[in-house]
Amino acid sequence: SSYRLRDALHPLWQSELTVSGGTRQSPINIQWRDSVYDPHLKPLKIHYDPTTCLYVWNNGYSFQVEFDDSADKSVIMGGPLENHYRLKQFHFHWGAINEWGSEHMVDSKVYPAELHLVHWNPVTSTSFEEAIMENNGLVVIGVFLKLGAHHAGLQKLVDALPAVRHKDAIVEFDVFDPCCLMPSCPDYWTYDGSLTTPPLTESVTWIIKKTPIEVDQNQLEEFRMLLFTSAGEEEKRMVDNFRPLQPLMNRTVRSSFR
Ligand SMILES: NS(=O)(=O)c1ccc(NC(=O)NCCCCO)cc1
Ligand SMILES: [Zn+2]
Repeated sequence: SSYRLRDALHPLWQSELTVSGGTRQSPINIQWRDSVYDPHLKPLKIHYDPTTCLYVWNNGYSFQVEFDDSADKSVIMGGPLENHYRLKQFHFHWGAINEWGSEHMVDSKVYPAELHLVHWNPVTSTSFEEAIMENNGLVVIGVFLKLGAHHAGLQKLVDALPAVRHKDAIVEFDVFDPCCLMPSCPDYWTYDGSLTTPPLTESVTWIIKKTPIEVDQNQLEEFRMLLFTSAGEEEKRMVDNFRPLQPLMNRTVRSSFR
């Protein structure tokens, strides 16, 4: 379908093995007026243990903060979920300039960046790697970033970025509470989708927060100083690491709010 051609031509995914005939690919443009309020959606419950934070690393697509997921210490439940899910990692997508960068859009509005908190289902899978291949094996919470006030909680992470400038660089990051990156507003949209980078598997229940968090210009510019490339290679700035929009096809986006 059209997304395979579009992705195939896109620099970040030109070599991707597309999920052939995908019917629930991500990201999508969330049309607010087409979303359906679902009164059965519960409030999302988030319990993150800051001491489960392990390290920050540059994986060549984004920078990623990894968590100890060997027990039910940092978990989410409620919302559209039937059971609890363990936090495995969080990462971001952003643009070269503030005019674009997020993966999802709301009524075609694009944000300068988007945070993804990636969780897996320990009830139906024995590992994250297995959950990636399971239907509804994963839950990713998406939070939009908009240009505004300095974000003190994010700054601790931004200060570590120079140490992971190159692909495969890693730095210890022993205590961090991702709750500080969550907007206080409980409202969200939810829909069934996929990973937005290879293997693009259709295993994700997406929960997209309605309200963005604010970060300042310097913090966004620090993201843009990261590199896709390893030490010693010709430098390529890590920017525009977002996937193009994918067709909604036969899906409904539900909202937790009227
Ligand atoms: N952008 S996204 O949809 O949130 C996303 C999250 C995880 C992944 N893939 C991932 O974590 N793969 C890890 C491969 C197994 C090694 O642990 C790809 C995209
Ligand atoms: Zn992501």
